[in-house]
Amino acid sequence: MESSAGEVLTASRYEYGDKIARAEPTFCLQTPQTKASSPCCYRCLKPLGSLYDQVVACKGEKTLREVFLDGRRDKEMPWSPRWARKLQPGGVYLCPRGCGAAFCSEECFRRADEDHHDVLCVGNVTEEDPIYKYKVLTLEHGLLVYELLAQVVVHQAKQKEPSGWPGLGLDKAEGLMPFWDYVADYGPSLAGCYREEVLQVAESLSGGGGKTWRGITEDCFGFLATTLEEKGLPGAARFRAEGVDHFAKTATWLDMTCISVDHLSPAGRYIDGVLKREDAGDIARRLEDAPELKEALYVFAEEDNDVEDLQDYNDEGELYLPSVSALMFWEGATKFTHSCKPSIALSFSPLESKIDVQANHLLGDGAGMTRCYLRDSESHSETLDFLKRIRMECSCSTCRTREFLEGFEGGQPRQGDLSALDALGKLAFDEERYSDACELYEKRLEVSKQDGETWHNYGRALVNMGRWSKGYEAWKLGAEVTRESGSPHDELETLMAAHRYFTYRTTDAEDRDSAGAEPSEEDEADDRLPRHLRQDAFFLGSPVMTLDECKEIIDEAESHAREKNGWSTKRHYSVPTTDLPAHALPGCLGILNRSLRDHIFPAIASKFGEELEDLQVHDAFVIKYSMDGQKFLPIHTDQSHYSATIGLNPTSEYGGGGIIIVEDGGFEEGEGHVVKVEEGGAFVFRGGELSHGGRNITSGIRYIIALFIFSHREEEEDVEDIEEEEDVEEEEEQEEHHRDGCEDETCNHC
Ligand SMILES: O=C(O)CCC(=O)C(=O)O
Ligand SMILES: [Fe+2]
Repeated sequence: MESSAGEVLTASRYEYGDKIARAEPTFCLQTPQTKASSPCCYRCLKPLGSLYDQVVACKGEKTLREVFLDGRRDKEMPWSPRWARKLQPGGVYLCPRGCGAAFCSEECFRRADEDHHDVLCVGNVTEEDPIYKYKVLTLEHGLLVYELLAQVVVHQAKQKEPSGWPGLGLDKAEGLMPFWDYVADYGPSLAGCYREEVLQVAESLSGGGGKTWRGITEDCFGFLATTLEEKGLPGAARFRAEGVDHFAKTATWLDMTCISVDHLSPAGRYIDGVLKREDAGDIARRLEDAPELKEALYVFAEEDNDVEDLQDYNDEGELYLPSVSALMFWEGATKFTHSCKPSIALSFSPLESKIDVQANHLLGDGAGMTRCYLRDSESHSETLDFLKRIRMECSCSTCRTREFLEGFEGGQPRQGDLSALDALGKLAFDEERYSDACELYEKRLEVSKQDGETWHNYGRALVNMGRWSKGYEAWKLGAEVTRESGSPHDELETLMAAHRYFTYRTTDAEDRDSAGAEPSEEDEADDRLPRHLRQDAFFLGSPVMTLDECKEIIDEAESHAREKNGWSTKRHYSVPTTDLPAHALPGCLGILNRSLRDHIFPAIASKFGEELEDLQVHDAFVIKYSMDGQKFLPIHTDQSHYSATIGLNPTSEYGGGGIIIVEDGGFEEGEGHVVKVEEGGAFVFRGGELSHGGRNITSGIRYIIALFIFSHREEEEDVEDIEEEEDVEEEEEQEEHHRDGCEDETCNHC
C-alpha cells in the first residue's frame, strides 16, 4: 500500500503484527475531557511540549498558556526514557485568534486553517454566531462525531467541484440509517471514547425531554449550513440541498469508520514507568528538588500515599493515569472490505502522528485486507442485516465456514468437498479461528482417516486453543494410523519422537524429594526482573546444568550439524529458529532430562502452583545465534504454557543478544526488558502469554536451549471455564427470552 488513501488493498505475505503501511490521519478530534490534562496538537494529535510540560499539565491546574509559556520547558526529568526524546520541547503554537486551540507547529496550524479551522474557529466570533452555537450544542451532548463531521463538511464545502466527501464512500453512507436511528439501534457499538455521553443523551431524550435526536441534528445542520453560506464557501448550496438526512447518514458512516484512540499520555506513561521501576523510591527522592513532578506523581492517588502504595495501586490497575482519547478519521480506513474477522488492525502511533496498518493474523500472498466496521460483536444475523443496509458484501470467512458446514446437514463430505475443507481449514487456522479449524478438520477426517497432514493440523489447532492433551492425542492417533497405512508423516513422527525421548516425567516421590530445587525465597523477589514481570517469569536460583555439561551439548550439536545436514531452520512454523531438536542429540537429551526432573520442573511447580505430573515438554531444541546465521528472533508468543531458556555459553562470548520481553502498548518499538542467562542458568516465563523475542546479537555466538512446556492442569481448567461461560451465556439468553414475553407455545425455554 503506498498512498495515504490506502488504495492498494491486497497484501503480500505478512505475519501477525507486521506493519503493512503507515498513513497520516486526515482529521483528529481530542475529547474535551482529556484536552486539559494531556495536551495534544489540535490537528495531528502529537503530544505538545516536552515531557516536563506534559507532566506539569497533567495536574490540570494550569492553563495551556501557563504551562507552555512559563519558560522552564527543558527542565530535566529525574528519569529519562528513550521515547521522551521524540517529544518536541518548545513546539507549541497557539491559535492567534485566541480560540485556545494549540498546535505542534505553525505549519500544522496553517494546514488546519486551510482544511477547516478558519471556518470552525470560535476565537473571533460572538455567542450569536451559528458556529459558536454548533460547538456549544455538540459539546453539551458529547457529540464528538458531529464535531469531527463539521471538519469534513467544511473541508468539502471549500472545494469548487462536488468531488464527493474525501474518501467517505458516499454510496455506502446513503444506504445507512441516520445517526438518530443508529444511536437507538446500535448504541453499544458507538466509538468507545464518547459512547457514555451519547448514550446518556439517548436515554434522557427517550424519557420525553423537550428535544429529540432529530431536533438536535436539525439544529446542528442548520447552524453549519448557515455558516457555510455566510462564509460564501463554494459548496454551501450543495450542502443545504443534500439535506439533514444526508448529514445524519454521513455521521453514521463517520462513526463506523473513524478510529477510536485511547492511550496513556506521555505523563501517564512516565508515571507508570516510574512506578514500575525498581528505583521508584530513588526517583521519588530526587523529585524533592522538583516539586511539580512530585505532585504529579501523587496527583492521581486519592490519599497522600508513599511510593510503595502507589506502586501497588498501579500494579493492580487502580491508579488513574492521564490519558488521551480522541476520534480520528483516515480516508483509507473507509475503503477496506468488511470482515467480522478482519485481517488488519489500525492503530495510532502518537509520537509520530501516524496510523499503522498491521496484520491481525497471517496474511498469505494476495490475501485481501479487511476491516471490521462493527465495534462490538453483534449476533451473526444482526451483522448480516446491518451489512445489507449498508450494501456491503460479507467477506467474513466465519460465515463461509458456517454455511459450508451446515451444507452437510449431518451427512459425510464427498471426495469433491475435500479441497474446499482444506482451504477453509487453512484459512480458519491462519485467521486463528481454531475451533472452526477443528470442526473442518474433524469433518475431513471422517472420510480421510489416513491423511497425516490433516491430523497434524488438527493437533496444531487444538494446541493453539490451549487444549494440549487433546492435541497431543490427535498427533498420536494420526501417527499411528499413518504408520499403519504404510505412509508415516514426517512431522507427526518428529512430534512423537520428542515425547518418547522426554522420559523425566516421574511421579516417583523419592525422586521428587531428592530434587530439592524449588526456588528459594530470594528467587521470589528476584531483583533482576522488573516488578511487573515477577508474576510471570523467574530465574532459577541455582545452575540447572554444569559448565561441562553445557560445553558437551554445544560440542555435540556442532558435530551433529557438521556430520548430518547442518542446523535446521524449518522446525518452527511462524518464527523459524536455527536449531537442532534435543531428541536428535542423545547426550543433550540425557542432561536435559535430568535437569528437568531435578531443577526445572520442581521450580515451575513451586512458582506457578503446578503438579509435577501435569507438566510435559512439548519441544526442546538447541538454538544457535551467530553473525553469519540467525542473529535474532522476531517478537512472538510461543506454543506453550511455560517456556524456558537455558544459557549454554557465557554471555561474555557475544555482544547484544538475550531475550527481550516487550511491554504491550509501548511508545517505541523494541521497548522492553532484556534478560540474559549465564551458561548453566535458566530463565522460565509464561511463553504463551508474554510477547518476547531473541534480541539481535552484535558479535560472537549465543547458544541456548529453548524449552516449550505444557501443563495438563491448565487445559482442564480452561475447558471447564469455557463450558461454564457457555452455561452462563445460555442462562442469560433464557432470562432475556422470558423477559421479552415469549408467545411461542412450542418454545423449549418456557
Ligand atoms: O533467544 C531466546 O532466548 C528466546 C528463544 C525463543 O523465544 C523461542 O525459541 O521461542
Ligand atoms: Fe519464544
